[in-house]
Amino acid sequence: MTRSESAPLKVALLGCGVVGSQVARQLIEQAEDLRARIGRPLELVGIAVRRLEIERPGIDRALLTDDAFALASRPDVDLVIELLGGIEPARSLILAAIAAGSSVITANKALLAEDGATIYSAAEDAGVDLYYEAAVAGAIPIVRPLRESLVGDEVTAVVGIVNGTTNFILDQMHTEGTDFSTALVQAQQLGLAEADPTADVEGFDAASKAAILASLAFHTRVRLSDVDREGITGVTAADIAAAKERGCVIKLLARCSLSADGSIALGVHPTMVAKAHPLASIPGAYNAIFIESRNAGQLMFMGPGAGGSPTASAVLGDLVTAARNRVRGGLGPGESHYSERGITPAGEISSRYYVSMTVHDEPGVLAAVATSFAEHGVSLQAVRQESQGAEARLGVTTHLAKHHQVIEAIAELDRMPEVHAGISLMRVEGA
Ligand SMILES: NC(=O)c1ccc[n+]([C@@H]2O[C@H](COP(=O)([O-])OP(=O)(O)OC[C@H]3O[C@@H](n4cnc5c(N)ncnc54)[C@H](O)[C@@H]3O)[C@@H](O)[C@H]2O)c1
Ligand SMILES: N[C@@H](CCO)C(=O)O
Ligand code: NA
Repeated sequence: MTRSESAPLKVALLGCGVVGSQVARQLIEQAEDLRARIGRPLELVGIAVRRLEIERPGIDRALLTDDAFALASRPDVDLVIELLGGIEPARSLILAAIAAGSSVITANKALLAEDGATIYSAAEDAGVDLYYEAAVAGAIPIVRPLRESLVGDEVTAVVGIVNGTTNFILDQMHTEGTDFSTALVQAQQLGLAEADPTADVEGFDAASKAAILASLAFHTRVRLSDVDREGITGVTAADIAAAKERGCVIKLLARCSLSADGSIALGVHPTMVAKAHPLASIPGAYNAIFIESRNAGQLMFMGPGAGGSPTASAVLGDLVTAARNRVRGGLGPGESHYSERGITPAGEISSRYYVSMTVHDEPGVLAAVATSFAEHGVSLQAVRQESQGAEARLGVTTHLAKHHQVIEAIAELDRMPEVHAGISLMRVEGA
């Protein structure tokens, strides 16, 4: 064996938070197996941190540096793992690493959904790898299946629960009656939430993941700003109760599919999911993703979508893959965006809806409500009414309708004297 065949591949780690610290530990603990699987040892040569003084059990202090740029730019490094999160300085550090000839592994969905094209093309020009399995649904293999395993098929839809924090919160609200804020603190304590939990609860994190999934599934550049997004901060105890009454649970669903005109319909919304639907039973911080494709049919992926150790598993998988490419020669897949599909305008996206409102309980009201939907081309699938004295709570489930049609019908209902305030709207899946 020549020296170059046995010399270690050098690894630099940027960030030592929830995920980075687990990656560092697993790199050290699994060193022998990783060496056998790659064919050469990995040597962790540095970890960029913000504060050097913090105690980090199991991590050699000598590896720590607060100069992330110097570490990322080292020409002797082979593989750089970016686990800082956020747009800057993560983007500049990744570009510096690529310019220095390193392959990059990242979990940074925010950056990829904002400016993946810049990073992809820099990697392409430099002839290095870019891997990001941990950026979508943590430990679940979903990026590689879309990028490689299903690349010979024609994906038509990707629907899933892709944010662990919000699934945990909604699950606690449903099963324990926990209020939103208490459940959020619990999610933060479990290391599930992003540094700023707004990204989770307002749906930005799920929308970034939806953009990445849609880019891969439909071979088109899709960005966060293309995704019609709504978080879970508006989900009330009354919504949870209404869902239960209808035999549903509320989940934050990311939906990417092809519209009839070939454009991509993309949305992240709290959705009433029928209990019989497989996505309804996904508990806690778990994620699950359904894929529909022309030849394979339906596939489902389920597993831990967040947390230090599970996410580190996906990072290490990418690290081994990129390291193998270095050892054996060759590169993983680059960006595929030849399809250049358009994005369906939010108002044109079709869904089924549950609309509830309080009305006067008197003759003709139900007919007037039904007429308003009909006039806007919205067909009703089911109507429930519960009398509450002189008023009634009316719950209407629609057939597939375009968003703008439902919004226009609701605007008209809002103007009707028979309908009191309190019209609420939620998308429906499978019920
Ligand atoms: N936590 C999860 O469950 C999870 C799951 C999947 C993906 N991710 C992604 O992994 C990445 C890391 O997430 P995390 O949960 O570990 O976040 P974290 O906040 O726990 O860790 C990030 C670390 O980076 C450090 N940092 C920030 N800027 C720095 C700089 N300029 N120089 C040196 N250090 C700096 C911070 O001090 C922090 O310790 C993010 O992109 C996140 O979206 C996280
Ligand atoms: N904050 C994210 C981490 C995984 O990307 C979540 O809750 O799913
Ligand atoms: Na993943």
